[in-house]
Amino acid sequence: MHAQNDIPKAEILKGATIAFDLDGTLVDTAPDLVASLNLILAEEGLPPLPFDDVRKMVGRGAKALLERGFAAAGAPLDADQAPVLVERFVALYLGRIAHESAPFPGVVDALVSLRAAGAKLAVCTNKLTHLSVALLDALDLTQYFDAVVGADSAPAAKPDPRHLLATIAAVGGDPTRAVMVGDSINDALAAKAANVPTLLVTFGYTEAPVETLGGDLLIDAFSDAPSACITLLASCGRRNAGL
Ligand SMILES: O=C(O)COP(=O)(O)O
Ligand SMILES: [Mg+2]
Repeated sequence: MHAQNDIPKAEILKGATIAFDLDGTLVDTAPDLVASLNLILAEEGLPPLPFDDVRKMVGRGAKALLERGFAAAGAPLDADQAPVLVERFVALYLGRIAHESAPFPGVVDALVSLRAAGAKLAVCTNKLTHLSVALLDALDLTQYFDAVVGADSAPAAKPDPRHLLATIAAVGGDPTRAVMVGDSINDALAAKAANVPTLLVTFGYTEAPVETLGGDLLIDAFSDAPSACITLLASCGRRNAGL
């Protein structure tokens, strides 16, 4: 289902929690992630990977990206190497965290309007928290969020629902009045298991087609996010009322 234009009232946003995924949803981070992965592959004497292949591998955190990247480069990581290489990757990535990364079009306006309507905004990402904060700071986005909960700050990472529930709790929110905005299967699964409606962007990072991920609503542009959140909050209100 795509977002409709016949929007219920915006008051429903007051006090609601909107939890956003970061990579591929708020910020187009693929250029710096791919560059960092290719730098570490070069350090290890391996060939670079094509941009489009790596872009789809983002969404389960740094360790998973390295595991998938090294496997694709023909040199699967062994358990002993992984911690050192993850640490090196994180250092390389931090050094170029926002060289080419930028918010997707319409993100800032959408965050401003959601906040103005009284929503609590949070970031729920499989990125490490310190990388997430560094990225948001570099792009001047930190000011819009009441909490940033990376994978290392949650009891378990997405697709585990505890990541999303911990994020909602971090802003003093109510899971029955919340929306998860994401781009990948991890976001959709975490939200479904937490019984929170899922809004998926169609321009993010996913291996399977976004239409197959089980999102409750899809948007092609971030400018549609506020109205889509209103629609989803209204539908969870009806669901909670047993209608
Ligand atoms: O894979 C990552 O680093 C992050 O992912 P997310 O912000 O899409 O959860
Ligand atoms: Mg993502």
